[in-house]
Amino acid sequence: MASTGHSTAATSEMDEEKEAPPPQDLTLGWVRDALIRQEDSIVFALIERARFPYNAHVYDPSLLPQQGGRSLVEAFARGAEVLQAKFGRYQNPEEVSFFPDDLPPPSGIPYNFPEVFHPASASVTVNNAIWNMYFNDLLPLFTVEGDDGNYTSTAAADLVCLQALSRRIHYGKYVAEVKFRDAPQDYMTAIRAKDRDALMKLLTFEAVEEMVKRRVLKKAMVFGQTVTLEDKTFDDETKYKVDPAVVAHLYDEWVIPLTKDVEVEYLLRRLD
Ligand SMILES: C=C(O[C@@H]1C=C(C(=O)O)C=C[C@H]1O)C(=O)O
Repeated sequence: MASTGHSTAATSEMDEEKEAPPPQDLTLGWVRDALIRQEDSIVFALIERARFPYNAHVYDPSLLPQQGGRSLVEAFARGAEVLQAKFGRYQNPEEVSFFPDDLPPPSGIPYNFPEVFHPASASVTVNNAIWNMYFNDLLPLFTVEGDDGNYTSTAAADLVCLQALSRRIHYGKYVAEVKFRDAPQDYMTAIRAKDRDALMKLLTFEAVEEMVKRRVLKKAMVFGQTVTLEDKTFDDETKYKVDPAVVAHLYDEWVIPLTKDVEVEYLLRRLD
C-alpha cells in the first residue's frame, strides 16, 4: 500500500496544524501566525519569478490573436483558474479568483470548510487592484530587462506570485472578523456611521506593521542568498536573488494597505 507520507514526529504534526484551514473560533494570534508563514511563500514566489527576465512578450495582447486580445499571462491565468475551480480551489474561502465570471462548478473532493466569514462580507475582493499593482508597479522592480523565451514558465511564475499575494491580502477578512468579535461595540458604532477613517484607525496596529516590514526584509536576505559550503560573511556586496528593499517596499506600499482595505470593506458589510 502506498504510504500516506504522514509523519508522527511532533514537529511535523505542528506544521500540519498550521496548514489546516482557519478554525471557526480563530484568534488574532492564529491569523497573524498564518500571515507570517505566508511571507515565506511570497518571498519564494518572487525569487522564482526573478529567475526569468521581464519577458515583455508575456504581457503583449497583440501576440496571441487566437486568445481574443488577451496577453499570454491573462489567457494562462484564466485557463488555470478554470481548471482549478473545476477541482474545487475556490471552495476554500482563503482562495479568491481573479476572473470569477464563467468559472465551472466544482467537482473535486467535497470538504466542509469552517464558515468563519459573515456571509455578506465573504465576497470582498481587491484582486483587480492586486493584478494592476503586480504588472504595472511591482514586476519592473524585481525583474531584469530581457527576453529568454521562457514565456509560459514566466506566466506560471507570475500566477504563483499573484495567488500568494491575493491569499495574504484577502486574509484581511479573517483579521477583520476576529477584530470585530474582540470589540464588537467599538466596531459597530463606526460601521453604522459608515466611517471608513474610524474603522481604519481601529484596525491599525502600527507596531505590528513595522515588525512585518522588518521581518520580510530579513526573510528576503536570508532566503535570497546563494548558499555555499564555504564560510562567508554577508555585507553590502552580497547579491540577493530579489532585492530585499523591494520586498519591504511591496509590503509597505501595497500588501499592508490592501490588506487594510480588505479589512475595512469586510467590516462595512459586517452588519448587513
Ligand atoms: C493584519 C493586521 O491588521 C493591520 C494590517 C497589518 C498587515 O497587513 O500586516 C498589520 C497590522 C494592522 O495594522 C493585524 O493586525 O495583524
